[in-house]
Amino acid sequence: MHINELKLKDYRNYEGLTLQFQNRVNVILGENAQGKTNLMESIYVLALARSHRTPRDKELIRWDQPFARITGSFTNRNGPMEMELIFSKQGKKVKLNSIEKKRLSDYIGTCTIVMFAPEDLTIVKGSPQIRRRFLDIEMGQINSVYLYHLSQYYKVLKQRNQWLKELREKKRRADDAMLDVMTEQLTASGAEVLKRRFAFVAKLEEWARPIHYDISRGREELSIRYEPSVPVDSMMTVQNIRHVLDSEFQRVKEQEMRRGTTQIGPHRDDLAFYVNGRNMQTFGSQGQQRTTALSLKLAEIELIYQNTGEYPILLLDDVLSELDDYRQTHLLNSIKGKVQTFVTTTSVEGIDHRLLEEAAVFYVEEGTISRKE
Ligand SMILES: Nc1ncnc2c1ncn2[C@@H]1O[C@H](COP(=O)(O)OP(=O)(O)OP(=O)(O)O)[C@@H](O)[C@H]1O
Repeated sequence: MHINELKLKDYRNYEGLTLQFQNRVNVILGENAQGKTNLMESIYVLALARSHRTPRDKELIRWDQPFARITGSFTNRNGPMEMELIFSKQGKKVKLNSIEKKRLSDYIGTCTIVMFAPEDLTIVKGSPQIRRRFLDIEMGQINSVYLYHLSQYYKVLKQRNQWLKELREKKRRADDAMLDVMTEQLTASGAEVLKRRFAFVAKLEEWARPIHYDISRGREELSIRYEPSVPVDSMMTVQNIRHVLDSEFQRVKEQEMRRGTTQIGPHRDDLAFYVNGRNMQTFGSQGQQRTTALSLKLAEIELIYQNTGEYPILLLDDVLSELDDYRQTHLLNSIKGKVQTFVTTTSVEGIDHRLLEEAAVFYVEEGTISRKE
């Protein structure tokens, strides 16, 4: 999978832009605050219909403009295709080969992306919310059924929280049957979400473990565990998980009505990374956390390939200079010749010459980009 051409209209600090890329390595060079990350973000947003930096889509529209548009021409194993995304006050609209898709789950996954940025260390050391988002984004790209159940889950969760709040504020009768109906809907989609998360985490571990072992030169064994907020495990069927969720919701019903919010379920779960048996969130050194994050990203590349038969596009935003030679070499060996890669940097000095050899270099200055020969 690779992107051949990108067009931006009023996206962040780009008024209008058309760029043709090389299908191996593209280096985006420029001083600070010129638009390097904005460019990487636009490719990410085009594929995933959301930014990795902000949940507020309107920030993506160039200041004082009514809308932003991103268009990309790609080649995948089925041939050429075009993706388009428009953000405006009315919301976002997505098109595949000029045909509008009403459901995002029919759009996301067409182009798969792996991004590696400095803030990815927070997957290891940050809050559970960041790890859940990591899971949801990676799984959503390769599993549209997961994306469907997840969006159902969040839709009902929102309604249920609203209902619980109203119950707490005594705007509803406490014996109202509506809560039970919502709980039933929540456990139905929640069980589907949980079952798939368990399966994905097992695969992620299978791929990340040997990579981590290699990068740490055989010193570190990585394990990844999904930590649910209810007593379920990876061996259970969807039906069993649903039963457990049901009885747990009965158990916490009073508490939920008192607090006015949903206390358990996949939106409260976590993911934990262990190296040689120690939890990396609390006991990992910076280096170990970085190796873990890198192993996860490299594992994702392979997982996407296993699931779709195609390598994703890799976006390396400001990370190469953060990696020591050994880690850089490992990264380059894993992607060389097969993954279209975008790299941002303020100076080509920090970039391995093997990468530069096959690269097209673009220079960014105040929202304009020119190709350097
Ligand atoms: N919606 C917007 N409209 C116009 N300009 C914006 C918008 N959002 C961000 N910018 C501007 O885009 C500029 C470039 O940001 P970007 O994050 O791409 O920088 P960068 O080149 O990656 O820099 P660094 O190397 O410091 O990370 C910033 O000066 C910012 O003010």
